[in-house]
Amino acid sequence: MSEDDKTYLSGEQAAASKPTGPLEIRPGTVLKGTYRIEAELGSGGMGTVFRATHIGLDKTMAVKVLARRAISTPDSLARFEREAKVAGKVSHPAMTDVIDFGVEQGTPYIVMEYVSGVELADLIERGGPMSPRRAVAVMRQIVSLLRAAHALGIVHRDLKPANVKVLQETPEDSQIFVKVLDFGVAKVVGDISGQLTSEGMLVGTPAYMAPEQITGHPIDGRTDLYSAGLMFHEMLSGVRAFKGETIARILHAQMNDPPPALTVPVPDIVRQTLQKFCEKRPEDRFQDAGEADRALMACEDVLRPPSVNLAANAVLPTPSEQDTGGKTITYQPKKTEGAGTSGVAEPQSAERKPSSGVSVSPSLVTEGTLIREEPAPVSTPGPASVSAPVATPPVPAPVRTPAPPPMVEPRKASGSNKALPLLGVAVLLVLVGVAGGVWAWKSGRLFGGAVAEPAKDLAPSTQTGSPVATGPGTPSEPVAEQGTAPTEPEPQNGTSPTEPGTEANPPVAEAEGAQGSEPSTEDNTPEEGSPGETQNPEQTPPPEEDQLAPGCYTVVVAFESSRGPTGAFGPWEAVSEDSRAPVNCDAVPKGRGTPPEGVFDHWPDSPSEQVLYTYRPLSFQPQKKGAPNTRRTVVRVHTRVSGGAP
Ligand SMILES: Nc1ncnc2c1ncn2[C@@H]1O[C@H](COP(=O)(O)OP(=O)(O)OP(=O)(O)O)[C@@H](O)[C@H]1O
Repeated sequence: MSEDDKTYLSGEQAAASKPTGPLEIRPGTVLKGTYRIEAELGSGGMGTVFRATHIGLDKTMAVKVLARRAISTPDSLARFEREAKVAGKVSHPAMTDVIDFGVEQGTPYIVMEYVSGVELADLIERGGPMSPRRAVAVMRQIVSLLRAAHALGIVHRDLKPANVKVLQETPEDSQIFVKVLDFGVAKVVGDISGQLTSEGMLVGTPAYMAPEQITGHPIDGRTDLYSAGLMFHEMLSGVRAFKGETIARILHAQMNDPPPALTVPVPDIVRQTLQKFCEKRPEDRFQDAGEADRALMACEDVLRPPSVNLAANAVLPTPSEQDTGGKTITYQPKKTEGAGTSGVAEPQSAERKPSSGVSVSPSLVTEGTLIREEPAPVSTPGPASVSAPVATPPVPAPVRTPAPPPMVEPRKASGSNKALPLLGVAVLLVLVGVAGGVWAWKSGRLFGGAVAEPAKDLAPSTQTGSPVATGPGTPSEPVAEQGTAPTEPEPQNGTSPTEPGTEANPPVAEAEGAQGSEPSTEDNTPEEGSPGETQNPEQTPPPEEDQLAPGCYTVVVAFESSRGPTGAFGPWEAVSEDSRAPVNCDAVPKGRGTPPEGVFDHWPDSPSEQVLYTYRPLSFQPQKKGAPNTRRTVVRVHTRVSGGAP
């Protein structure tokens, strides 16, 4: 890491050169009688990090010993302690846990979870640009953590690729897991109200500092979103957005220049999302991590392989949009109050993606809940052919596997061909004697068995569609293979083009036409055990118990909805939650249009837990003039827990 990558501390205190305080920390030093320092991992602008062993637990940890310049007054020491405690409360799979805090002979230190892996900075340096899908997967984890931390009032203030460790990655684009380092550390050396401390100290890393951070204006969560945006840029482009020979040049560019245009091809929505992260004025950026996460989810939907593409966060398209297939998800420009010439729009609408070449069932679009590129499996008759719940990345949710298609014909034919000569022989044998006749009868039964066999082979494994995956974005694929159902336009009166129970008509979570009638989850539940139903998400066998240990996991929601009325939903609310899975409903964001496909942090009782939410639109604006506007549709939301270890 070059020097200008280091956290920068300006002011008189920065002149202090010794990285640590009076206590000389070196391998062999034991802190608090508990932590034995093993080896230096590296040092940065704010101190030195050591690998250490918790003697009692015989567990490897990391100890960051703060530089004297970072903690220079009794007041800043107290603040350091306070912030370290708050940081210790952030529980998130992407958080590097803060375990302890101490001051030994005037030298403050923080004990953290030891994170092995490779720094994102190194990964980019070595591997160049990351695929948009992979970059979005990383961003989603970071932004999800920011959401949790900002909710506790903690701003990182020094987000950069060197502070993100990639724990594990696989060739699968979305199988990448990260942890963010230094949460709660950067903040403690600064003043709560801003970057300029009472000692006139500026904290941050120039290449990733937001303009308001540079100018000493108040900072908040949007400051972190700016830095995250520059990381996003770096992941996509392979190079740092703001470079310069001097810190002054970098800071000047941060204040005045937009990040260089991406030279790698990315979908428009990714470009627009990136731009929104990197707006110079905080009021032009995403206003909070939740909003940023929703935009990233929309990116993820576009980037998902065609087989599982969906736009779970799509805001209900207007009727005219419903008729125009084959467009990329776009943002509608929306000016923030007081915003100048942002030019960056909010994620307002989603249209169908052309590249997949798979059309979207308008009926699904009109529900404003789940836009899938795969219609319900046509081979599954009856009400149970309701749309499979498709996982919202980064973790797959249950995917209902379609019923085995009647594909045994070819083998049957082949079996018959074989049977003909054998039958001839059998006839001969019958002529020869009773014993031959008996043998021929047995052979006939054998042929029957041979025909039956392929059906077993071809039956899709509902087990392998197990919704629990090990992390972001491992969508279960099987759904896509089946979808060839006609995508007939939704009639304007909101009725289904085909009758319930027919192939192309998924079972209706219907939209009681009854005015004001209260929808219930039951109403929308396909009949269990109905013919053709291959896998109800609630019947999905639990994953192997050893796949996940109890703890904090990310809960990813996949919507399952059925045909509803055509029109626009007003605000919706979460009206119930599964009693088995107590999740704070307040945590569920409220909004208009499509219910959130959000990722909720959740502490499941068991790895195999499933959570069920029910969403109810509070109002409904029918397309057809004069139609009752009290029609409601229930959307069922299935979640599966997944994610990293606690
Ligand atoms: N919790 C941790 N587990 C494992 N390694 C860590 C941990 N925290 C920091 N490190 C490693 O220790 C080294 C020093 O980290 P530190 O944060 O002090 O410096 P930096 O990130 O290089 O610079 P700066 O903090 O000034 O930006 C880095 O290589 C970092 O990856």
